[in-house]
Amino acid sequence: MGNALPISHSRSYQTHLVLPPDTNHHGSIFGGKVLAYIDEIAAITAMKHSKSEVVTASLDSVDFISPVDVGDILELEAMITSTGRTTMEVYVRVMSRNFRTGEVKLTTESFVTMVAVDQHGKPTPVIGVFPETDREKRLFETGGARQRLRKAKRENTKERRMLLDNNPE
Ligand SMILES: CC(=O)SCCNC(=O)CCNC(=O)[C@H](O)C(C)(C)COP(=O)(O)OP(=O)(O)OC[C@H]1O[C@@H](n2cnc3c(N)ncnc32)[C@H](O)[C@@H]1OP(=O)(O)O
Repeated sequence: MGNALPISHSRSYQTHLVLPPDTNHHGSIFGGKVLAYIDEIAAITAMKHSKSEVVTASLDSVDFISPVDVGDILELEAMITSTGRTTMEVYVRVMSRNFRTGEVKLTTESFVTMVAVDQHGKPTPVIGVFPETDREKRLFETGGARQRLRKAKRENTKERRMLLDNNPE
């Protein structure tokens, strides 16, 4: 659809201070809170790129690599790394920063699939993206393989659902 936009056009950043209500009894952030931030920044990035409403279709598996403690600073970065007809794959990276020591750690990263929708909630075509930096190029070039994996997983899920629906207990 039309001319592509550079990935940098919609790249987004968010910074959050981790407060006590965001944390569990160990004093580290709830995984669900991090997921909510990921979903929000992915949606903002996709809206900026597509200039339309978007919905979340899926999140690839998320591993929480290191805990984030109360008082830490959470830094998120998001960019569109590839597009389909109506989908945008958004790469989100979450880092945590200890402001006292200056230590910065990778917390998690995820690929979120956002779908552009029209006023009736129907998927609508999106413009493509093109990479400029080496990092963007690596993410862009590997987008097709991730798309294929997602498709295979969806087929597998469909088959499992049919199997379960046809064999009720
Ligand atoms: C339930 C919730 O509240 S979750 C949070 C908010 N999210 C939502 O509300 C979304 C709910 N889901 C939906 O509205 C629909 O399932 C949609 C819009 C995501 C997809 O609608 P469908 O009728 O399946 O549309 P369609 O089959 O045309 O697929 C549209 C695109 O989404 C892609 N897609 C559909 N499901 C998924 C999925 N689970 N993961 C990744 N991509 C998907 C398709 O491959 C297609 O991509 P393309 O256009 O780039 O080739």
